[in-house]
Amino acid sequence: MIQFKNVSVSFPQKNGELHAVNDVTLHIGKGKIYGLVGASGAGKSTLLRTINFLEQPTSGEVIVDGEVINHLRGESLRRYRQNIGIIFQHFNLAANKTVRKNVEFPLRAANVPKGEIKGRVDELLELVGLRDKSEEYPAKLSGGQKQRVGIARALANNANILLCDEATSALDPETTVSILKLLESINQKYGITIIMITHEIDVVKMICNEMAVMKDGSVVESGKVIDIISKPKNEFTKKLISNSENYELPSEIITQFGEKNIIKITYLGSEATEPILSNAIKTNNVDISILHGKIDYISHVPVGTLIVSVQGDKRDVENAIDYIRRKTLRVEVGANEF
Ligand SMILES: Nc1ncnc2c1ncn2[C@@H]1O[C@H](COP(=O)(O)OP(=O)(O)OP(=O)(O)O)[C@@H](O)[C@H]1O
Repeated sequence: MIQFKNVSVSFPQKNGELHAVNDVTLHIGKGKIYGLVGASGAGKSTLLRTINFLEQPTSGEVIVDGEVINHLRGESLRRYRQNIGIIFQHFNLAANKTVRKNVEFPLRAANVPKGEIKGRVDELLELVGLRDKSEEYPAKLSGGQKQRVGIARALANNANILLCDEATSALDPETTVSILKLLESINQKYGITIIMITHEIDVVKMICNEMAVMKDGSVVESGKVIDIISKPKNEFTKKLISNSENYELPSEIITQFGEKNIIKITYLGSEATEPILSNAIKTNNVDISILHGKIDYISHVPVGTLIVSVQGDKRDVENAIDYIRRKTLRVEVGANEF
């Protein structure tokens, strides 16, 4: 378990201090895949780096498996850091070393006996699907393969926490999915806690169980991914999510149906069996036209989005929308709102 207790990190500036992380309190359970999202400069990397002590909290405590790590120094800090792997957006591989030598590096640094190194590297390369690339140099590898080397290297010393700093941001969508699947399988196989910084909400939807949203150094919302994505409470979170979805309807459609008559419905897949729309039509004397629909999988749970127009007398439309709101996760009214 990783606990941040009132953690702040400030950097001295010419005229005062920059509060990169501001009084953050969070719990990240063992074995979770945890997403940290937010705009650029929100403090995500700085917070992440307090876990492996690359950044020192100005105040507050970081507690990992019951141990306050703020005070670790020398040998105990070195040993603690071996439990934590990190992967980066641009992979940070040594260009003049083969794949095997890159993965060997942390094992040598940890004084693993020579006789054990080859077997361990082979095992790691097998895990990430790169057994046949061991003698290649990074320049010959694709982005996805480079990140696989990064993952093997990060896990070399049996890390039980893996920090991922925008690890898929430099990859195309297909490669992103393959790296996320690899991370998920590693999480399930070894129970490693994974913390992912990302600006891509889709990444969080795909593999994270829990998430925190950061803004200006503070956590504005945290909890289960399914709860936050389907029903965000904070205005900034709402904006972040709606920016990641593209529901812009053609202007002629908005004019035809009327901006305020167009609503976005978010519902759990399990609610799809109820005849909600047909009941709303029957009991309120309205017409409903479907303008857009899709199913997303959030932490493997199907969540539907429907954009519909509700037509009828003002009062009937309001009643129909109220009925749909009671029966689904969330209703947003007005095409310009989503
Ligand atoms: N070593 C440092 N010295 C001074 N300022 C820093 C340092 N590291 C980070 N900052 C500042 O702290 C703030 C938070 O940076 P941080 O990198 O943690 O944000 P982020 O959310 O990870 O953003 P990004 O996604 O752009 O990396 C930024 O204003 C950044 O310029």
